[in-house]
Amino acid sequence: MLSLTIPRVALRAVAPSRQLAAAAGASSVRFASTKSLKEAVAEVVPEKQEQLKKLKAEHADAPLGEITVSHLLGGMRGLKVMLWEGSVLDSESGITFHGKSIPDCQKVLPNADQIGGKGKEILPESMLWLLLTGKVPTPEEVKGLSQELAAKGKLPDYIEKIIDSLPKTLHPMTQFATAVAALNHDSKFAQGYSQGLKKADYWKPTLDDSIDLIAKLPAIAARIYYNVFGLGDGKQAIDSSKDLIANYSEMIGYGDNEGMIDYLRLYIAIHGDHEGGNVSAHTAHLVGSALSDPYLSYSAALLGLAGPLHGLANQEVLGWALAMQEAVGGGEASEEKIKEYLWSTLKSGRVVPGYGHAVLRQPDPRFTALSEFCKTRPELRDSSIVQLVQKVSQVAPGVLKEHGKTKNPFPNVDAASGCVLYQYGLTQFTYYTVIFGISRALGALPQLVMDRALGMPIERPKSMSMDSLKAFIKK
Ligand SMILES: CC(=O)SCCNC(=O)CCNC(=O)[C@H](O)C(C)(C)COP(=O)(O)OP(=O)(O)OC[C@H]1O[C@@H](n2cnc3c(N)ncnc32)[C@H](O)[C@@H]1OP(=O)(O)O
Ligand SMILES: O=C([O-])CC(=O)C(=O)O
Repeated sequence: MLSLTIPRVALRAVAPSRQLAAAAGASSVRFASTKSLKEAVAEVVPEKQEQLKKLKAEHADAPLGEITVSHLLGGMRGLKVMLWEGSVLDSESGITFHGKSIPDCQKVLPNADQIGGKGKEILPESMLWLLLTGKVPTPEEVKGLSQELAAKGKLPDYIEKIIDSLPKTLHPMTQFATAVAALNHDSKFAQGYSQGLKKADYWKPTLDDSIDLIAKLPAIAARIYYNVFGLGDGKQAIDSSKDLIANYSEMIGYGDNEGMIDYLRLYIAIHGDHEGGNVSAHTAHLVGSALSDPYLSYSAALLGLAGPLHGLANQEVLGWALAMQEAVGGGEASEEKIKEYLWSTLKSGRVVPGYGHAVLRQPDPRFTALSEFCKTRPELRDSSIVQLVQKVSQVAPGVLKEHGKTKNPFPNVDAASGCVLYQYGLTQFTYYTVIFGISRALGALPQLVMDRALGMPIERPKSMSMDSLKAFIKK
């Protein structure tokens, strides 16, 4: 059990008994956290195991659809072939995290104001708790988790040396994946496995490794930022009174920028999970199914995230939007000029980055949430690049519909995420996907814990050659 000190200002949203304690006169109040994350997960695991047992016993043979040759040739779109507990993506309404939409999460998940910091957006710690347990944490539980992450956030010397030895010209995502993989040097899961750990206990060191990795991602990302761009102070110091992203912001030189800190919290919370089939999450699950430890599994996920059709699209969008700004002007650009620019991209055979989606058929609610954030801050409302990105989001769907190829002509999350970073002065857009990479761990690693708790098998679908397909169809 953790013991916390939370300033009085943070007590608005906590339980009445705690408000009473504050009213009793102390300028700060100490109370025990109701639960640690590990305790909360331990409560959920038997419930999930029971649910799986029932599912197998009652519905093992229920059909989930038909598989056709177009599924095999079309990237398996729409096939229901993975178990994923944290979130479900609906093609019309978008993502829900354990049944909660982004606006629901913004209402119920604790923010920095509620744990003694400053900020109104969802804390990534709160999202992590929800994704791992399916429960909304109390502010005290989030504060306890924040402190646990701060305590585990410092990098070992050997990781710092590995990062420092990489060429500055190596893409930040390659550096990120390298450092994350190398942390498996200290994996509790790998060590436990080699010492004969029982299968029923696999999830426990998987959870330990996952928390340790999530705690260290900001410092790895900040060290890469410092080495490649010379920004931040290069120390990656951690203040245990601050939340994960307040510390990360400090490390990359934004410690006194309230707008940027809260934007990063929202960004990292809502990019955390997008059900299981996307390239990064699926990769973590697949690699993890071979019982590779969380560091190796997540390193592989980062390499998938680094592809331009997936996470790297946020880097692509910004480069593309800046070139458009130069050609047609910023927020004042006419609709006609924007249309012409979109057509020139399409006619050159390129995709419009930030548009389209493998599942979504409506604007991405994450795009909407980030756009709403922009409306709340004058520095973003008045930004030429933010205004241009918003204008493009109104014009592009019509052009893409007329072009007639993409099944979804609407903006996805990557359309909006980079322009805000740019406006806040983080102009090094080859770094943008690294920030996405801090986030995706919040969803991919909880599923790995669940995979181990549920004893999920090694993933091994059947592949077919064209000849064997032909023979199979003939039969
Ligand atoms: C966090 C994320 O990962 S969100 C996605 C980020 N990626 C991007 O923004 C990159 C741009 N978008 C795309 O390339 C695609 O829309 C993807 C990769 C996201 C989804 O791909 P798919 O599911 O195959 O899309 P869809 O079924 O609509 O594709 C049909 C055709 O439309 C094209 N198309 C899809 N999106 C676009 C686009 N934004 N611009 C131009 N053409 C497009 C496809 O390239 C494909 O063309 P083809 O038949 O010549 O191969
Ligand atoms: O769901 C997908 O395929 C891509 C995506 O938006 C994500 O992973 O966040």
